[in-house]
Amino acid sequence: MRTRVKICGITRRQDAEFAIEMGVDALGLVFYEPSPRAVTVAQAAELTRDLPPFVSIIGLFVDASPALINEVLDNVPVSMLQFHGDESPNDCSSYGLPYLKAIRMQENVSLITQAVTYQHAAGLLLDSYQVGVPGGTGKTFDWSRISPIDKPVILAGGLTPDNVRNAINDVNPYAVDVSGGVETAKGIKSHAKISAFMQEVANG
Ligand SMILES: O=C(O)c1ccccc1N[C@@H]1O[C@H](COP(=O)(O)O)[C@@H](O)[C@H]1O
Repeated sequence: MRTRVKICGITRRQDAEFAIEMGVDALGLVFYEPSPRAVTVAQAAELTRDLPPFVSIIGLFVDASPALINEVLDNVPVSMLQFHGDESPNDCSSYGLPYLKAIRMQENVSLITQAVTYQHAAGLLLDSYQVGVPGGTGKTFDWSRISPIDKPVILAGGLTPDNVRNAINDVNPYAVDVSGGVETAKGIKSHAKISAFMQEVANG
């Protein structure tokens, strides 16, 4: 099966359009103010307006208030939520939309337990663990620590055009998720890197 691709941390309309042209399956928007990739609700509405169909828009949140999430849902065509903090399964399920739960791969994490805990998640997004940083670390983790689970795995954390082919061969994930690895600066996507990343995924 083809490996799906999500590009996260989109902040500019031209990057969204280019990524779609390159065949990306999903675009992630970060609604977490401390992130250099954060977008406001108004920016998100503008950069997703009249995008072509069949591309998922994913809203990324880190322990966000229900008020913020509902404001996003009222104004932005988000079709899936990504929870990157300590949200409970109940929190994640309470918006009536499919969701991904990010699991930061701390030493003692049990993916089997997480898959049971977040049994209603559409998939688990596996990301690197770094103290005090909820995500977007640009770092890989030891992929051999990924145990088989009964859920789609979205592999994230430090993926780049240089390592994504190995990642796909080693992990065989349902999808890969990249942010920093296709940027020239935080929040500014490189079209050359997006193109190279997509080429490598196709060859993976
Ligand atoms: O990108 C961010 O700034 C961010 C902030 C808070 C939580 C998650 C964040 N990004 C997500 O982290 C992973 C891995 O990113 P990277 O490829 O290592 O840069 C990815 O899902 C991003 O969407």
